[in-house]
Amino acid sequence: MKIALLGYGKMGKMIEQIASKRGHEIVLKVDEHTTGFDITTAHVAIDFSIPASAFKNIKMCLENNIPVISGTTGWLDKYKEAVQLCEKHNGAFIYASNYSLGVNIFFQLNEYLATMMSNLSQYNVSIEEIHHTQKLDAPSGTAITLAEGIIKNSSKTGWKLDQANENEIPVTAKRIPDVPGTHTITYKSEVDTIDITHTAHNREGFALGAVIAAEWIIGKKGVFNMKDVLNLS
Ligand SMILES: NC(=O)C1=CN([C@@H]2O[C@H](COP(=O)(O)OP(=O)(O)OC[C@H]3O[C@@H](n4cnc5c(N)ncnc54)[C@H](OP(=O)(O)O)[C@@H]3O)[C@@H](O)[C@H]2O)C=CC1
Ligand SMILES: O=C(O)C1=N[C@H](C(=O)O)C[C@H](O)C1
Repeated sequence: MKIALLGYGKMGKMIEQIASKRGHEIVLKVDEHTTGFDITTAHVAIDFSIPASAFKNIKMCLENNIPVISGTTGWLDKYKEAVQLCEKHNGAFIYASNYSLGVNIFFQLNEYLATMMSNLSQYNVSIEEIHHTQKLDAPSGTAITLAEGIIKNSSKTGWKLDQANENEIPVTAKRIPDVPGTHTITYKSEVDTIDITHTAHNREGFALGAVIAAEWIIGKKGVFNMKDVLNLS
């Protein structure tokens, strides 16, 4: 499979390694300064770039009929527009805030726990995410997906960074050098605390998931997510 990497930073380089080991060819490496490239030389594009360029990259792929896997976070105000573009061009598109198998299991666990806790008003829920200091967006895309999973299964109506109202989930974002990504959901009462944590030890899990998603999407049409790719119910 011929892959275009849109974004050739920490994730782009990790994806290159994993894709090459799986027998794929990287035909394009695009960073901020790349111009005059032809996206149609690729069978699939994988976008791990920056919030300001993700939508533009996705649009370019869909307009050129190239399936696109996006892992870039912090651009979701344009997600609906991306879905409409995909439908208009009969294309194929996946966005996931986190491509790792472990986090996708953690997403399911989070929803299950939220359902169990939904009538226990003595517990207050909160989310904490910790990432490396180069991260541009806060909170992380993964923390937002976790918050959405709780909102779907509880009486919470939204989330807020730091100071939340009674009906909202407070989300804390910490930045510490070299941390690949740690997410904790906490339910705290007067008498005890329940925590669930996912800790990424490196970026391999994210990259492997993105390559698996790219392999999976070939020949498909539509807007999908990692639940579809991993066949999680
Ligand atoms: N969904 C998931 O599983 C994961 C998502 N992420 C997300 O992926 C994104 C990238 O992360 P990471 O690799 O760590 O970040 P880096 O900062 O290491 O890399 C970003 C890359 O994007 C490039 N870039 C900047 N502008 C453009 C543009 N217009 N078109 C194409 N590329 C561009 C940068 O180029 P230059 O160096 O020239 O500036 C750089 O190569 C982030 O949004 C992060 O949150 C990260 C890990 C997992
Ligand atoms: O920027 C990162 O590094 C990461 N970003 C994603 C996010 O915002 O959730 C996924 C992972 O946690 C690493």
